[in-house]
Amino acid sequence: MADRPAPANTAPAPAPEATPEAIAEPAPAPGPRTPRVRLRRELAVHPVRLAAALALAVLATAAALALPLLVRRIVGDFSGHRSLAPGLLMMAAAALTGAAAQALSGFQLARIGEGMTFRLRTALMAHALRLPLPVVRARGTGELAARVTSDAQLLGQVVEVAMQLPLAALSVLATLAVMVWIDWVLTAVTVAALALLTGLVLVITRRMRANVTGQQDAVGRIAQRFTADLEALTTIKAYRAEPLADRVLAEDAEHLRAVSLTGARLGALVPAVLTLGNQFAMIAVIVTGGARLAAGGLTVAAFAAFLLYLLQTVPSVNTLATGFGRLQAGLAARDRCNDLLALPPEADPDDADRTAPTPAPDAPAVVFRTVSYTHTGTRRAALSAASFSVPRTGLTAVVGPSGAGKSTALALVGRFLRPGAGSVSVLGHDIRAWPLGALRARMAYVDQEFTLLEASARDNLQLGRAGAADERELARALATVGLAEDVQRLPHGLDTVLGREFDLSGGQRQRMALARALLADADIVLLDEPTSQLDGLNELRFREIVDRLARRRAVVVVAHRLTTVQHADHVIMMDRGAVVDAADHPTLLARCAPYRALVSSQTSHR
Ligand SMILES: Nc1ncnc2c1ncn2[C@@H]1O[C@H](COP(=O)(O)OP(=O)(O)OP(=O)(O)O)[C@@H](O)[C@H]1O
Repeated sequence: MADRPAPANTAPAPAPEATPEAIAEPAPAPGPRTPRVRLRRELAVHPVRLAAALALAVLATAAALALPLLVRRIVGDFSGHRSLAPGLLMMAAAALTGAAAQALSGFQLARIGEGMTFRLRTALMAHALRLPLPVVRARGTGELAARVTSDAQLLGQVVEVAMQLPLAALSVLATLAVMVWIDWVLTAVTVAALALLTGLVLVITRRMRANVTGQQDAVGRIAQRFTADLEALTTIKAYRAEPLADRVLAEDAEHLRAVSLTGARLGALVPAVLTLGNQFAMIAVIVTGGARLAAGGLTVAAFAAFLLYLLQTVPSVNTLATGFGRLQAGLAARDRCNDLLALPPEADPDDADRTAPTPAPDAPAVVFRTVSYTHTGTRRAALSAASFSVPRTGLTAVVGPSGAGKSTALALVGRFLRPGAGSVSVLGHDIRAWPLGALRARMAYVDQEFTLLEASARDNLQLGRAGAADERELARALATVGLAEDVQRLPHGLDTVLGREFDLSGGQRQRMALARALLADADIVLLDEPTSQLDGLNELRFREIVDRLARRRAVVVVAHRLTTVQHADHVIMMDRGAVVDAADHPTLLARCAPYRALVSSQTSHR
């Protein structure tokens, strides 16, 4: 280690100034929020498509309206012994035009809806990826996935409905206007029947909205639980816990079934009420019309045309009623999507406008000043007024018993968590002064799970790099961590997509993460328990890599193994959220009893 510069600061950090106390995690700063979903704005995104859809729908309605009038004309021609051909031809033309216009309009609306679902989904996913980690954990990955999939789908359908409703209303009104022209008394009877029907449907569909929210919440809960079970599948299998998992999942599914049944009950009422209302209107019109026909106040042709118009209102009235139900479902989904979009992202609101500070040349890599942090939902502080500093270069080991707060401290450096009290500085600047992206560009992070993205080995290696690495750089990094042959053996070498059928072993993943850190060329390398799955040979290799990294950078290792601690330049001893002492290994051995106890507990296990 002769070639490594002496650590800039190996003195113990200042003693805690504040009384350690549990400080709740602060609410994340209100960030630049993703705009909420607004249906009107969404509908206006493609004005030409929307206008085309509207024009086609109006054409379809007009063609449908013309049909009964043409029937009336044909009946007239028939009784007047005139040729039926012109009337029949016009009727065929109107029917075909109406059908074509209706199909095209429907497709345009579906296209607008799909566009909206796409925009919404991408916005939801992008927003979820930028949420603070504690928020994502608290919400649950499955729950968030349900919003992106199921809720976005429901909401996409709303566009179609939101357009169909005014069109159907327009069609009903236009038909009623023609009906008034034919016979106002029969129209009044029809309107009375329809008003009764509308009132009933409104009451039902209102209740449906709350029910849909309940159903979507239940879907989210199942998705969350099932995802968590799949992630823990090895444990479930190892402990034969399938029946337990089955039971809990079945309880969630039962809850969803119960909520859905309430929805089905409400949903089943709608067509029943519609049929009843239509039959009621028909009977009322036939009875009144029959009486007026007998009294000579109405002609047969006019009565036939009126009945046809009445029949024609049925699909539009049905569209209004069922569409209103679907609209309520969509609005419930919109509320759930907006609830997600309203969560503040982890970046500060002015992040994009800020320039990254220039690292202070002589400042330590990291300084904690009386930092406290309490994980959401817990009462005990994971860190209590912790103060320490990490020299600009060299290997710093953070040690301490399990639960001492080591990983929490590392997460605070990467600003995955925000301090509840105190301050964290990186390269001479408070982390709040750094734009988040610039701060993280200064760091490479290897976490406990050695997470690989579901992407090619090449992409995984290059994460965090400003530019692409060339083949030689990649090969060198892989050779350094002893992975060259393993990657060569993959079916497509560096271009093999990792994560599913072509996964790496735990140790290989760890080394892959180290190769990534080598290629990232960051100022600060954060390693959380990086040797837990390495064999003797690879642990030796790991030490060499860390030595090499530490020549020009600060390498912070949360270490359990004595081997890592012994050759570190700087050791920070933590216990129960506090920094007990910080110095090099021999100094700590000589003066820090808890450190001595930790070391001897490890040596006695060897
Ligand atoms: N996501 C979390 N939610 C709630 N509490 C947490 C969370 N992560 C850690 N904690 C708690 O915070 C305290 C510190 O945990 P931390 O993981 O920082 O300790 P550690 O020193 O890294 O432990 P280990 O060596 O066992 O990994 C512990 O009491 C732990 O239970």
